[in-house]
Amino acid sequence: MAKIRQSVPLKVGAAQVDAEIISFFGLESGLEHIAIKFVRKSADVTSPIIRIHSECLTGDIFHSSRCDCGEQLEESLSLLDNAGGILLYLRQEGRGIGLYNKLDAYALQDSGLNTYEANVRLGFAEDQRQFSEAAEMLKALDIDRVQLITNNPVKREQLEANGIIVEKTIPTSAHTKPGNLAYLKAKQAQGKHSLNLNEDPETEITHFID
Ligand SMILES: Nc1nc2c(ncn2[C@@H]2O[C@H](COP(=O)(O)OP(=O)(O)OP(=O)(O)O)[C@@H](O)[C@H]2O)c(=O)[nH]1
Ligand SMILES: [Zn+2]
Repeated sequence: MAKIRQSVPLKVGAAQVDAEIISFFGLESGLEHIAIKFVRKSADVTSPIIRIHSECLTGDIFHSSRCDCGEQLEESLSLLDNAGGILLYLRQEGRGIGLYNKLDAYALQDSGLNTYEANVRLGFAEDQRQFSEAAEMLKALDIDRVQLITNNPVKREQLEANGIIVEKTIPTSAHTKPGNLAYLKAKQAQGKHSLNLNEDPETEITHFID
């Protein structure tokens, strides 16, 4: 069972909003997952908005052309800034295969494999991630009911299988750009992500709260 190890206040983002960064004891993987809690008086405390974000150094930090992770992170942060809620930042680089292996997978994708096939060619599962630790982190934060920002049905299924009620999912926009279309199409077709790839990029970041 995970427990809170440390919680310290900080201000985040361009608007320097009040938040807390939280570390945990007892995560089985030994990975240094963290939570960022956005402190908003208006936040829904019975069913907070949660983003479970898997680390992507190339996308989150460098806004790489190959994926949409950085844009999804920014979109989630702007929603959490406004409405309150919690970001769980999971250190699951490359869907759990690590950065160097992800770069090997990119090289294979440049020779024609899609993002899932490349993982398999390297000897990994299409997706190595488990989200049971995310459920553990939520329980440590006294949360058993959430509104989840995601397009990935597996995140919802795994949270529910681990005792968290997902009241609704909030999709992110489809962040297409030159270089990531094949990746997004594979996520939609093979990963069953709920992505609307015909979306007009001009309408991004406007539809995701109802
Ligand atoms: N192995 C591998 N990992 C990738 C690739 N592109 C992005 N990733 C990783 O995929 C993870 C993000 O997964 P996604 O499938 O984009 O999205 P998701 O987190 O499942 O779903 P959402 O909640 O909708 O964002 C991050 O850990 C990225 O580092 C790739 O081509 N190969
Ligand atoms: Zn990425």
